Amino acid sequence: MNYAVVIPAAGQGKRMQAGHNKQFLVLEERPLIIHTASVFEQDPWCKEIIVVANASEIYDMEELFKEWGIRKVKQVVVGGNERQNSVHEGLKRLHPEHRVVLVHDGARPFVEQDDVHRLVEQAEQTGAAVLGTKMKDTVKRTDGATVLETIDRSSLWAVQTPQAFQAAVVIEAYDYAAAHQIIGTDDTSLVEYMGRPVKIVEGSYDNIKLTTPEDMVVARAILQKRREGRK
Ligand SMILES: Nc1ccn([C@@H]2O[C@H](COP(=O)(O)OP(=O)(O)OP(=O)(O)O)[C@@H](O)[C@H]2O)c(=O)n1
Ligand SMILES: C[C@](O)(CO)[C@H](O)COP(=O)(O)O
Repeated sequence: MNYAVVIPAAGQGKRMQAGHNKQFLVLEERPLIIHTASVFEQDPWCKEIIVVANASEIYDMEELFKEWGIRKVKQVVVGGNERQNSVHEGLKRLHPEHRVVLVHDGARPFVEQDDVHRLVEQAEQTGAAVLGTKMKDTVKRTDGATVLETIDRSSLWAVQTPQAFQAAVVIEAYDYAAAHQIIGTDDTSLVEYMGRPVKIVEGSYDNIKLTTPEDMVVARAILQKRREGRK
């Protein structure tokens, strides 16, 4: 079971308020992007890592990968204005030998190999799959001031990345979305738009996306928990 992974890391990190791309924020002496890329460097199923970066950060990213021994990064490509554009640029560089491809946010350093493998096996069988967790909070639709509707959360999941695909499925979906100006906030939504099935695979609540400053506090707690060998 082999796959390639596209890691979009070409954002600005505005919500993190760090004044620079959060991918370079240091967590326990390692930059965030290195934490994330290391997961795939250490996974024998992963055959290639394609990182998508801001044009001005390509050199710095490449230097980091050399410094930290991330040898599976074969290409660091220039991203676009939106996450979807960046992912598409990465997919365009995918070698046709890869039958399965994952898309994984550079901002999610805590995904675990067992979950990745369960996701890959599902995607290889059914075409598309995404990691997620069941909602813990009640979800309400509002107009920004007043609640309009409380949504039954029994069928709601918070989906994460990696999102995994048979390569042809996700490339078709991204090409179609680009041709028809369809914008999604994740990758499987574009596959859903094509009417194809997407399987949900239960992951971990630890697989957070580092987005706002509070997430760095949680991230340090997760690292400490892992250092102490606690699940
Ligand atoms: N044009 C973009 C926007 C986002 N991303 C990447 O997509 C992932 C998820 O995006 P998000 O967490 O929103 O990161 P940012 O866009 O950097 O954050 P913000 O919206 O706060 O600026 C991140 O790894 C980010 O680097 C990207 O490659 N290209
Ligand atoms: C792809 C994603 O991580 C799934 O939860 C999320 O949609 C990314 O959102 P962002 O605003 O681009 O970080």
